[in-house]
Amino acid sequence: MSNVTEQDITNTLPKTTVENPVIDIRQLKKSFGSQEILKDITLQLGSGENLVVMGKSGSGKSVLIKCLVGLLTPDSGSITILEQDVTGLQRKELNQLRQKIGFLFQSGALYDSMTVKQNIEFPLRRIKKGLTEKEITEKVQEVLENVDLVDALNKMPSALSGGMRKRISLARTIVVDPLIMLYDEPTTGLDPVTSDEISALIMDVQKKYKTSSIIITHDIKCALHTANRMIMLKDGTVFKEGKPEEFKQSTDEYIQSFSFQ
Ligand SMILES: Nc1ncnc2c1ncn2[C@@H]1O[C@H](COP(=O)(O)OP(=O)(O)OP(=O)(O)O)[C@@H](O)[C@H]1O
Repeated sequence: MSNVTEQDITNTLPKTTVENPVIDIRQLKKSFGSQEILKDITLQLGSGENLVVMGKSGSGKSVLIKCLVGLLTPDSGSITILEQDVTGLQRKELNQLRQKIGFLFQSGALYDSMTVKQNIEFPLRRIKKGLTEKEITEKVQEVLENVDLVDALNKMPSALSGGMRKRISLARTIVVDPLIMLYDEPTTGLDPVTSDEISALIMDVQKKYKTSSIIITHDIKCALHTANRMIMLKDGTVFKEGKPEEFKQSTDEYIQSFSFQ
């Protein structure tokens, strides 16, 4: 057989079936004007799984995440998160669902006028109402220990390095015990050593907090370190889905262009 691409192969195989997925996306479509960004996306996130989503710049990774959390409305298809149909939710229900989802954005987005302690307490006081001051202090201490930055408690974000800010952002996200984590380019802009530390932390969070995560990344090292399963988007569809090993061993020209080896 000549000219067989990974897509030809993938299309003839059943996609991984995930039992009781925490996220279930079916035949998702999203266009902007005449530009079809997501043409037909079907994917599931299993409980406790780290799913890495890759794809070239502009392949629609951020659009996918925005559809997931209701920031964009898909043209068609369905998105079910924790057994709730996202597209059918009212604003209040959507906000309640969002509280179970932690985001780690590329920018980190800490409040610059607040100390690390205040930054971490902020979502805790807003979402986990009814905690005592002692419980809040303990919870802040616990997450800072988990990201190995207890000493930063009273520092201002401006006094922290990029890697430290990322760790504090992660602490602030996990402090409210999210069931699902969405990581958007978690290692972008960090040096290789710090990137490795963040990848290790993503693994720690998976283990300690039993989170199910979608990790969007261009960073092959981070992808191979953190993924239980990977998905490659291309032309608005899932081009390839499989274990990290399958991506490493792929002979497909497009997959190889990402330098997995
Ligand atoms: N609100 C919008 N209105 C119009 N076009 C949009 C909108 N949001 C995204 N797009 C377009 O959709 C395409 C995919 O964008 P998206 O940000 O999802 O790519 P990406 O895969 O996340 O890229 P990167 O890796 O560079 O972050 C781009 O062509 C972008 O211009």
